[in-house]
Amino acid sequence: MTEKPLTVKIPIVMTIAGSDSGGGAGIAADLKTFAALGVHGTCAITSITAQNTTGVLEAFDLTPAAVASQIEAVCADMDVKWAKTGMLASSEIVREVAKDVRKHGLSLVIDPVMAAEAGGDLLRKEAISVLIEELLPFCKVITPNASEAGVLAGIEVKTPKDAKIAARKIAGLGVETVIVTGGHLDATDLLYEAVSDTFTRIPGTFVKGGTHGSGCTYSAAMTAFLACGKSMEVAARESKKFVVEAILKSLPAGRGVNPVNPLGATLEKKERYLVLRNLKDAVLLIEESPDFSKLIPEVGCNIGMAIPGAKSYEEVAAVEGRIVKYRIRAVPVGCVEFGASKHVSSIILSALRQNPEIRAAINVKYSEKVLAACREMKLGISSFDRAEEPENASTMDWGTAEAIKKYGSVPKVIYDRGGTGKEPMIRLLGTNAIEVAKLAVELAEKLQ
Ligand SMILES: Cc1ncc(COP(=O)(O)OP(=O)(O)O)c(N)n1
Ligand SMILES: Cc1nc(C(=O)O)sc1CCOP(=O)(O)O
Repeated sequence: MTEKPLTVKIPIVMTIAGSDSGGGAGIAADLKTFAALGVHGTCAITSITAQNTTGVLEAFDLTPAAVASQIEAVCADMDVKWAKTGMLASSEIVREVAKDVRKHGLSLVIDPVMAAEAGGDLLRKEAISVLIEELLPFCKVITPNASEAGVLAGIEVKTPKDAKIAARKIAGLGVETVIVTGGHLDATDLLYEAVSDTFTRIPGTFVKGGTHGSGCTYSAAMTAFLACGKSMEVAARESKKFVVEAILKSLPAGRGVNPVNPLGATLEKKERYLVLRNLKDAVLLIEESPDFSKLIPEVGCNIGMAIPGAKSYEEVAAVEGRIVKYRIRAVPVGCVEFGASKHVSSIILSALRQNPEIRAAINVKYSEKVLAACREMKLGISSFDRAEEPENASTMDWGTAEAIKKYGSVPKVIYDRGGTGKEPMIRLLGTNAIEVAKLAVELAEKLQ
């Protein structure tokens, strides 16, 4: 008998929303968020907007039948429990969605999208009352910003106190949980749960970055976390964290408001993993070389590699405690870890500013013999002189930039002849750690 393999069931969720041709908001933001949070995202498109970072130019609404058909196709085949709505465009579409949500027993998160931040109506005025009367009573969670909360509650929302009043009023329309997002007030979200009549403040800080699609991303994250079984409060806290990351990683895509990047943090984790793997293999090459230990300076050696676009030493991985000489072998003291290097990471960050392809470096012992071997290998060589270092400069940062300036681009080798109490040093630079480790091992073999 063949047994069916055991598979982990991942939640299937749906977004019922508009398409943004600029890829920043609507279903584009929702599906990216679902993917980043590990749920399977499906969609029913309500309207196709001709939109970019400067605003909505035109919108082509689908017929209610076209929206219903998409929802039916997905729900007839897949086990969708949680769904969210975004741009619903018209009274007819709101009515159809209310019918379909009931028919398929969907737990619903409503993002009451009314207009795009950069300009353009996304819900006709007359549809607001239909949304309130026909869809809100079937909704578990609603995530208005201050101005949307004001429209739904029929009051002006200018202060956190107004937000509280509005949240209670919206809950009175039949909604179980209201989250007034604080992006336009004080960066604190207000979570109101009608069943217990409790308010929970979810604090945050204003962060720098593009916000186009932030409302969509937040409500999609809520949908994904709730579908994964998180409690309302945990889902609200995690969604806030997620949207802040997406804003911080927003992309300079156009001339207007930059779109958030819901996959930014996931892609950074992938890059960090690739760097650690590359670096581990590079360290292994060094450990296994019978010759490398001849190249270890008095202060020890380190090898580092940065993630693409790194700006701080925490984005550069290296060996904790450096690589030292033990008898005739090169031995890493600790594991490879981000933030483990001060000197080599400064060299990499300085080089990377001139050429983003250069992401790795290793420091090796200086001697005329080693330098001659570098010349024999026809490596591009440049240097700096510590005596010329300006006051208050960081030596590695300044020295690397100086050597690059002299050479006209990033050379493979940067050396300095040391200074008072400073050991002279040679650094090898390259695109990745394996490349520089191979270069270093070849250099060590040449010294035979
Ligand atoms: C198609 C579409 N749906 C929704 C929005 C609104 O997106 P939101 O996340 O509220 O953020 P802004 O775009 O208003 O910054 C949209 N623009 N397009
Ligand atoms: C002490 C020292 N100076 C170097 C130079 O290139 O001048 S490399 C080095 C050792 C590596 O240090 P870390 O672990 O901080 O990267």
